[in-house]
Amino acid sequence: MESNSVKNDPKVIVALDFDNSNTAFDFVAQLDPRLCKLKVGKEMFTLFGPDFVRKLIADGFDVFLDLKFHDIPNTVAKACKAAAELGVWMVNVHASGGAEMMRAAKQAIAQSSNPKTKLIAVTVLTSMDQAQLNDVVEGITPQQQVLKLAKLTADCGLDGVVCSAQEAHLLRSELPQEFLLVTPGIRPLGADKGDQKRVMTPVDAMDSGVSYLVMGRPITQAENPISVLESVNSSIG
Ligand SMILES: O=c1ccn([C@@H]2O[C@H](COP(=O)(O)O)[C@@H](O)[C@H]2O)c(=O)[nH]1
Repeated sequence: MESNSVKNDPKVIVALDFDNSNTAFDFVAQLDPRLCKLKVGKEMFTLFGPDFVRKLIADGFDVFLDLKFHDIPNTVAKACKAAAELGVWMVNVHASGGAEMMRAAKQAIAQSSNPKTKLIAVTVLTSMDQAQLNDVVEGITPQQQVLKLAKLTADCGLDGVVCSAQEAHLLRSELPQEFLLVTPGIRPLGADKGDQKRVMTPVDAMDSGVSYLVMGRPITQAENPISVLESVNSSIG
């Protein structure tokens, strides 16, 4: 397989949130690693485990293992090392787990057999609006909380954050250019928002400076997923 540095770097990460591995493999068989990366989250990993991820990697896809680790530093570090050694392109933790946890995770990946694995941290879930954030932490807007956690993440030396595209413009002005902004909550015009609150269209998100667009249901539940993916790719150039 070509290394990351020479192959193209598709900007859409398709979230594989299926409850059946055959459905997922039928879906993936229509895709091409030059068109998109793939994201495996809690549902599919719990149902189908590391072998499912290995198969996607063997098929040539960059895989983002979206398990959002949030635990004590020792536990998260070991989980991140295991994820890196599975061969994934990217893995994540919750920034609210704190600096000690994030540094331990980074060090564990650096000492793993796959030290190039990217490590990013979730800031504020894109399903949360101001009202939901108020239930967790008072007196701060989603933007302020995202910025605070993104700065902490950058200070810990991680590669980037998961945030909404609505915060991308602000983060780009405050953080190094190479810091990755990975953004779920992407909805083409007219698409159903579902449980997402802080949403943006693919074109507006790229214009705001995001690095990667995470898209699940607008692609996976579409009548013709490939045409949606191709139209997103062509709209973002
Ligand atoms: O803040 C976050 C973090 C992760 N996600 C994940 O992204 C996808 C989004 O799927 P859609 O179907 O496009 O809504 C999903 O797997 C989430 O677990 C997120 O949405 N927000």
